[in-house]
Amino acid sequence: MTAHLTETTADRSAVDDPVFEIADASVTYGSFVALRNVSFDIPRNRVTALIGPSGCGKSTLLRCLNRMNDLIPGTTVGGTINFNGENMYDDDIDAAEVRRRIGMVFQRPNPFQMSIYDNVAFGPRLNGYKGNMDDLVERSLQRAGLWDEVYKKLKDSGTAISGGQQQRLCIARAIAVEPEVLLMDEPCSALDPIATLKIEDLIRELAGTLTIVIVTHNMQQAGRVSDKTAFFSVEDGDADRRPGELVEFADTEYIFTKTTNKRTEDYISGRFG
Ligand SMILES: Nc1ncnc2c1ncn2[C@@H]1O[C@H](COP(=O)(O)OP(=O)(O)OP(=O)(O)O)[C@@H](O)[C@H]1O
Repeated sequence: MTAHLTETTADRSAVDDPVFEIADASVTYGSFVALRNVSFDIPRNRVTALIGPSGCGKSTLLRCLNRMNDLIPGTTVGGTINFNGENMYDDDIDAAEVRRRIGMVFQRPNPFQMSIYDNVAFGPRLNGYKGNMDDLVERSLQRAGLWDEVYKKLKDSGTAISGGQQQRLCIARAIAVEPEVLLMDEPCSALDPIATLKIEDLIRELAGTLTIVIVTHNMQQAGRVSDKTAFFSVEDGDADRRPGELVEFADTEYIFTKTTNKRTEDYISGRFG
């Protein structure tokens, strides 16, 4: 029997070297179940895209991965989320330390009201970095593809550059503390197409040394940048208080060109969402 005939959904979603193992994760905000029974693994040093219609819980899941939901009162996270094989919600895990190892970049660029240099040096200083700060700032800006554009004005404000540059500065700030994972919540939604392509190139360059999980509404973007894709939707039911669920997780190429799941197909082809 040939391999493709024996292939199962489990094979397609298998991940060799997971950095996160998500098992039966559910999230409630007060009494509202936002996400129910989500299980899949996120591969190390690859790009994983979270896609799906508005309100299906993509950002909610992303915030579970660095325990940001802890900061939202009334939020409960159930199930298990292992980070490097350890349950990151265990009592003895320090959430602040988790957030240091797992950086985040938001929808709107949010540089601090300080110089470009200080934006990048901020995290390392906070962590008591003992190495050469100038080198670290330069290296981080180089990795974020911004050095050539800002090296002559490192003392200028981080808010006095274009939106796309600000977003790359936020990426430089996030990677300056050498996180293992970078979570990105629609990082290009406030940017023009050229700035968007620069961030996409950067995502591809960073993958390989960093695990990236990106929430995006842009199907082409998910197709261009990610290795794996998780498609979420809302369960059938009444109105808009329905729990989000994982519909399918597989290689991005499979999701976009070969899926036989009708819900995934309808969403990808624009028939829904
Ligand atoms: N802090 C909160 N308190 C209460 N409900 C929330 C909170 N954050 C999100 N929700 C609800 O949880 C559900 C999932 O929201 P979430 O933002 O995770 O979805 P999403 O798929 O990222 O949506 P979008 O694509 O529009 O950003 C939605 O119904 C939303 O209204």
